[in-house]
Amino acid sequence: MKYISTRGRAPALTFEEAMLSGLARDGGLYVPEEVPVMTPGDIRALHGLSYEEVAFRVMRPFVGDGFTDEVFADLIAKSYAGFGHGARAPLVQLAPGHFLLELFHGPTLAFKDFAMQLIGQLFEEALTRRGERVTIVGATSGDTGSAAIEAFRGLDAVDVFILYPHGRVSEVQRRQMTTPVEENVHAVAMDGHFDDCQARLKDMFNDFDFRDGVRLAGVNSINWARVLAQVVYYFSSAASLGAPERKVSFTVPTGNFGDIFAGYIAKKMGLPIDRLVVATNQNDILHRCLSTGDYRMDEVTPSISPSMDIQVSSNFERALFDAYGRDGTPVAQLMDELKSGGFHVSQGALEALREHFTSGRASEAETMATITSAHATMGELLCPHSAIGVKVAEEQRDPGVPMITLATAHPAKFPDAVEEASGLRPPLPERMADLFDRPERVTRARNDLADLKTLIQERIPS
Ligand SMILES: Cc1ncc(COP(=O)(O)O)c(C=O)c1O
Ligand SMILES: N[C@@H](CCOP(=O)(O)O)C(=O)O
Repeated sequence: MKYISTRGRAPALTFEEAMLSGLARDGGLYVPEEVPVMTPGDIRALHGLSYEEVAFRVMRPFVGDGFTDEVFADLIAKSYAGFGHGARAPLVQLAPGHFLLELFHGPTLAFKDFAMQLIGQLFEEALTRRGERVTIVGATSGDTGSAAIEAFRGLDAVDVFILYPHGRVSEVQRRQMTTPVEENVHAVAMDGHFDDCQARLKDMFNDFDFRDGVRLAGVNSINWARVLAQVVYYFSSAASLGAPERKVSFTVPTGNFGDIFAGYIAKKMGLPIDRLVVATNQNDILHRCLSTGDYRMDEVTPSISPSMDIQVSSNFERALFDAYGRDGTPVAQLMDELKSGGFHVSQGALEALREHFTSGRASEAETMATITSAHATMGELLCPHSAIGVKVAEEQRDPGVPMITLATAHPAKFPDAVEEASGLRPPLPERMADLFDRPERVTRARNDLADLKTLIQERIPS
């Protein structure tokens, strides 16, 4: 299995090479050259298996020879052993035909743990075997950062730098990033918003002297391995509702388009998915684009769902690559146009996208109202991101097809909004009950590439 760049001008890599590289050297994102298919029989055979067994069967064909079956199964087992729920990703019924997939039982209470815990294991195994060390730099609007820190803290072969937008993450998210004591962890509070953090990260990847000098690696969803690990819960949840005999739809609270793109890959692999619904907050560039074809940047407006306050939605590039017939040339052209504010998707490509994706948005008031009503009528305490999903799903679901909404974070990560809407302040789980008593360690930085590069170079072993 080889991986190719969405811009068509970087060498094809193996799974392990693509995982350790992050962004392709032409600025594109790696995607599999071909997506392996699971037959209806393969999907039926998932019924009754543990999450770990489903994960092995779904991901194995993508991974190649770098990891033996035995090692890969062992790494999967270690990745999910620390989750706070036996099912790992339990499915809860909200209403007839509407289900919530709870993806927040991992160590940092967000869906990112599903991929990040596995990536931590895969990196450690690969780097130890190769005798290499890397510098991971991540950009976060709150959840990726804490999940990456949790997965890589204390590892000898890795330094992990997380750039987050100063003042724009929740206090729980910030403390999850600033309280770990391990010396290989570096939380950096940057001026600007998430898109600035992500842009500086991409600048670092495109500066080959720096990239090669520090042996830069990335664990945002620009890294294919992140997307792959997120494909698994689409299969586990759909199989538990009767796939392949029964179709299902998914609604996904969306920002960087990584999670919903994983659903699209599941569909390409043969999972009978009817619709993939992109649910956005007021920063609704994806909803506007899928409605009109125009991907046009706007000011980022801070919201009560800060993890989705995003305008440059990285993984949309992967969807565009398929929509343009897997031709890197138009994709590279659109990404160039984006630097000056936006681009227009051709009619053919828009139709190709709409074959799989629909979209909706929730305002701040609608999000709050959904938290209130889900708690009052269904007994489910939702985080604001998950509430956006539930609201859009309720508007768009077709009574004949079960809808699964992804609950992407635990309500305790966003206690202020949840308390205001429901009257209940969700407590943190016991193991992090002292989070607010732990000392914080953080570096403030300007939104300046040279400053950030210097900071990183000074901190890593020479
Ligand atoms: C809680 C939460 N929900 C939803 C999203 C959006 O997911 P994606 O960026 O994969 O679209 C994020 C951030 O990625 C998040 O942290
Ligand atoms: N919402 C994310 C933004 C980064 O997304 P990623 O999936 O590309 O890592 C976050 O919480 O940081």
